[in-house]
Amino acid sequence: MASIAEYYAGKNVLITGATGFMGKVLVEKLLRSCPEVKALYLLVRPKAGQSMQQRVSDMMTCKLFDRVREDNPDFHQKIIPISSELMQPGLAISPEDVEKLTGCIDVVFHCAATIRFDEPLKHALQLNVIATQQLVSLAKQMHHLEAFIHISTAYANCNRKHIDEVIYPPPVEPKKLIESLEWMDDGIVRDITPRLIGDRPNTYTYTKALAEFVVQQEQDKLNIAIIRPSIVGASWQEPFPGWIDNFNGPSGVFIAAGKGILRTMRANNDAVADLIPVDMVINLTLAAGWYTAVHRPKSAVVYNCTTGGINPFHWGEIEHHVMSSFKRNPLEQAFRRPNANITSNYLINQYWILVSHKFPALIYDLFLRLSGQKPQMMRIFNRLHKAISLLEYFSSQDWEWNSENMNMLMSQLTPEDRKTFNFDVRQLNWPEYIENYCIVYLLKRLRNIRYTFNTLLVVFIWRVFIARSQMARNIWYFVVSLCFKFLSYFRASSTITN
Ligand SMILES: CCCCC/C=C\C/C=C\CCCCCCCC(=O)SCCNC(=O)CCNC(=O)[C@H](O)C(C)(C)COP(=O)(O)OP(=O)(O)OC[C@H]1O[C@@H](n2cnc3c(N)ncnc32)[C@H](O)[C@@H]1OP(=O)(O)O
Ligand SMILES: NC(=O)C1=CN([C@@H]2O[C@H](COP(=O)(O)OP(=O)(O)OC[C@H]3O[C@@H](n4cnc5c(N)ncnc54)[C@H](OP(=O)(O)O)[C@@H]3O)[C@@H](O)[C@H]2O)C=CC1
Repeated sequence: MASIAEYYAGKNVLITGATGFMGKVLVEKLLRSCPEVKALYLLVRPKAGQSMQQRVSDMMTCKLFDRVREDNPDFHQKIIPISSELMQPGLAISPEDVEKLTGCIDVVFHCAATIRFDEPLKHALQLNVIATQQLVSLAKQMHHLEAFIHISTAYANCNRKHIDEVIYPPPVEPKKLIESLEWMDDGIVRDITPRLIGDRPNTYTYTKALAEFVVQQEQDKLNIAIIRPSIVGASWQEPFPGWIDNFNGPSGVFIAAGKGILRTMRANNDAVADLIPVDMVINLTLAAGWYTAVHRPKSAVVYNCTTGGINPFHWGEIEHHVMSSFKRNPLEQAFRRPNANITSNYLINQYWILVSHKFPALIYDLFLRLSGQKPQMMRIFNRLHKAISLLEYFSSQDWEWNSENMNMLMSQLTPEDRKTFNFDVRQLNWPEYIENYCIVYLLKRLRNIRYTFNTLLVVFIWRVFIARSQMARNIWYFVVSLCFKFLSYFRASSTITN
């Protein structure tokens, strides 16, 4: 049987959400570990005044792609951006592109979604459900399609305590919901959203559950796998430890705690923090693509991609390791000394919010006002409280996921593939992982931004100064010639001693 890299050799792969956090890691890993892949077709939309080509070119210059660039400087030739706005009918793909895609695609990875917890229902439905439906329709027209891999979330069924690797009946028939929301204005939809989502915490988990059902309905016609990662965090090992590019989920919380802004949060010390590194999720996703295409299971296979059942780590331990990392390696320009604590008690949390968040913010803003500056701390805290109130649902309880399919998939890999596409979560050393998460990336990125900015500022000021002042020019030439003389002397003396 072909290894994973052998399988992807010569294949054309379609990816949605390639500009997102997980999509980028997927593109990078495919290019690096399956170098014979024929082409990656990325469905991308223009955004923020940038064309889709520009966005993809920018993405490929980022540090994440350093290792691929080293191995194959021409890797960009394998990347084919296709203009697509997933919120539009037909995904806004041109007829020529549809023809191209239906004629050549072998594997589809559907990563695109809105992951915001506060997304209005209509928007979340349009992107997470209707766009998925449209992509499935496109996939059904593909002549050589071997596997359709849909990225869902382990929390799609977070209204259950025990979650098996099955697709549960949807909270509502997606078609009926789509039809009814069509005629309702946004105000009415907003009013009925809490009733519709019922015991789920947000429109994100609700629409992701509906999307799974939509995908499952096509399981007779397509070879489908559904990947359900839990809380996706920074990379564990690849392409280097600690890579992350956003403040979603716990990352924003970690940085706010490191900056001394966040001092309290409602979370259960003893609840499992089901974090999973992004590189492990992507390794499993690529392995699932291979398995689906090679074995063609009769019905959709669901992979709960979680850590809690195999290598559990708890929110209390996360708090301990995050704080100890930041105490040993403090972030620059912190608001206060980092000292965050989690508690499951609502009243205690409210007390600390008042004493440790609101009161210092008030004092700081008063100081800013008195010194003629714009107050900002209260605004920052209000945003933080909004973000945290949306996350607390996930940090205050735990779930039990069955992950037999993840183990089954691992057992199907060759020893070599098990190393190259490692998703064995037993190997995770949590303290080491958290250290890299907090320090290696977050700290380095902040420092790099500051150093780059400061260096550019100094160079800029100096250039302006030199251009305008004869004295500055004289000083500059004097310093340069002194350095030159020193270097010549140093070289001469080292030649003599050798
Ligand atoms: C030290 C003690 C640590 C103990 C740890 C305890 C608990 C951990 C906490 C959380 C774990 C739960 C995570 C559950 C994840 C479930 C897994 C999933 O299935 S999927 C994906 C998860 N999706 C998300 O995480 C999206 C969540 N974000 C949002 O919905 C929105 O960003 C928002 C929070 C509603 C804010 O929206 P708003 O329009 O107000 O603004 P922006 O999005 O533009 O962001 C504004 C500002 O806030 C920063 N931000 C964003 N997210 C967070 C966050 N999680 N924590 C803190 N700050 C956050 C964002 O970067 C912006 O900052 P800036 O203005 O400086 O750019
Ligand atoms: N991050 C996490 O913790 C977890 C994520 N997941 C799932 O993983 C998948 C990827 O998540 P993640 O990478 O974190 O999400 P991101 O928000 O980082 O990326 C979302 C991607 O979807 C694209 N997209 C959004 N709207 C549109 C649109 N209208 N048209 C075209 N493309 C669009 C974005 O493109 P653009 O750059 O143009 O906005 C981006 O590439 C999602 O399905 C999510 O549900 C599951 C569990 C946890």
